[in-house]
Amino acid sequence: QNGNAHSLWNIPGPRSDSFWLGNISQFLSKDGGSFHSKLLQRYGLVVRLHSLFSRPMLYISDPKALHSILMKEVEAYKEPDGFMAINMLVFGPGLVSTTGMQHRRQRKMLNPVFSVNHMRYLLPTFYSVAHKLRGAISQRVRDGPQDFDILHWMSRSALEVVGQGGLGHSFDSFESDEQDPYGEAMKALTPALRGLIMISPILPFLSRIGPAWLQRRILDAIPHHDIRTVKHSVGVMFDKANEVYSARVAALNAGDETVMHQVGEGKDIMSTLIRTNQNASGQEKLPEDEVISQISTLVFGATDTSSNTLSHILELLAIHPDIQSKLRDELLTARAAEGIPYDQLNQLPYLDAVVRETLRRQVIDYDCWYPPITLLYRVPERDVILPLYKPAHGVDGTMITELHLNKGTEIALGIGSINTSEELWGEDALVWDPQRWLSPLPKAISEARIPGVYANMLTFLEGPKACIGYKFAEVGIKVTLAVLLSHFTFALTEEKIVWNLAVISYPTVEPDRVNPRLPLRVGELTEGTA
Ligand code: HEM
Repeated sequence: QNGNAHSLWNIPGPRSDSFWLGNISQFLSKDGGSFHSKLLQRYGLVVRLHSLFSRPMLYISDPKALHSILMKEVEAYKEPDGFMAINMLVFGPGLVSTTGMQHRRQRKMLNPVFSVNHMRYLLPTFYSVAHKLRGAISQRVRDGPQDFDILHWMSRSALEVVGQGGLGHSFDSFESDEQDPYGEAMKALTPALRGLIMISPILPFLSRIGPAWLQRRILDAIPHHDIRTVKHSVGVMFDKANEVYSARVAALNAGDETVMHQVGEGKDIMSTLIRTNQNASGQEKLPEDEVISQISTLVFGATDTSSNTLSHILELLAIHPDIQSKLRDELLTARAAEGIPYDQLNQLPYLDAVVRETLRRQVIDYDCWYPPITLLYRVPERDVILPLYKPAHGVDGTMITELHLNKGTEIALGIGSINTSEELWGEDALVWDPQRWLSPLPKAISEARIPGVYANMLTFLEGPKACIGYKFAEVGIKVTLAVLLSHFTFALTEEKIVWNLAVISYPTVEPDRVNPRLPLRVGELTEGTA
């Protein structure tokens, strides 16, 4: 046995489910949340899984090891080739598809437009979209509480927020009952990417075969519904990205007067990026295709993540009416729906606690958890030594303090596990309890130095590839909650909601496990219901 096989096989983990698929179908299953949860409870922060052909794979939630992978030794690891090939195919050469110098250059150009200062600047845009949404819902519940698919409205509003704030483009006036075709294409992408992941190992080879038309022909020949859906969505996204880019460039070239009459008045992320890029010199300047690719990248990054999280918060508030009233009281007292300043909104303690707690752990029953993005991987590009914070018990009885991994070992990042580990968060780690954020967190959290750009959790990842839009997400979620809870009440319906593990976790209603939906009973807030 070589060093890698020895050290990984010495880590405890579940038996392989099948020689060909290892544990992969359990790990990626729509119900995989309970499998992930059991891994944490049974084996702790370091687990050995079986990948395809029963190769050993590491599932890691140890804070020191994750810090090493995402920060300290980040240059030694890459994202899997298949994953990057999918990103390139779907989004073009934007942030999620590039690495190294090219990625650093893009990040440098984009970081300032995601700063707190820029979020302050965008705050009125967030409020204006939330009030449009409020108007649309008000109209529909005028005659009494109604059951409707809250996810549908959250995804329309998330798209409109990133449209106006990110692209200077309005997608939706919230008048019709239907979402526009672009929003539909985006929403169809997440469940369909599951199919593409299954063929992701062949994609890097495909991208080396001949010209683009030949690659498309080969993809066309694969008779898979998900692949056709992805192709359709990519076509719609590509056309829209080019349209938005041309409109922004034309407005900027026409001068300030024209820009002031555009959606977002030129404050949006794309207009700022295009302006900065036009003024950039030499090596700093991004080629046009890299600028255009940020459009689909941003929209995809911003929509399902935020809308699924918001829907989930509303669902949890419907399950816990006492928490809903307490949060509403805070929002009404602060007049938060009326457009309060950024710092005041951000410092509302209970609002912050509810948002943090849901981003830490999205839970429906005590057996499953689904952070918005759970399935991310890394592969060492050379042999590496991975230090552990908590020594693991080897199968042979020895204590393991560091792992020796060979180049090419598959590593799954335990985002949900580190966010819900009882060793770190305490005995009630699995409980959704916003109250925990109102007193100091357990000492184990600060001692372990959990990597993560947000609130000691890995939900938005850490390091050069961490979520660039986490403040955008936070403000968007808080403004929407401030406006909606100040005007409406939310309750459960009789339908059974089930969350599905996927690239971005999504809710469905039993027995359908395909079409994302989250029904809630929404009523207008009156004195009696407040
Ligand atoms: C609750 C909401 C959100 C969650 C949980 C979330 C989570 C994440 C995670 C885990 C990553 C790393 C993905 C990877 O390594 O492949 C990521 C990357 C990214 N996110 Fe978010 N995100 C959210 C909202 C947003 C928003 C609102 C935007 C934009 C306005 C955004 C834009 C991006 C972009 C562009 C990247 C790629 C960054 C890079 O590779 O440099 N995200 N996000």
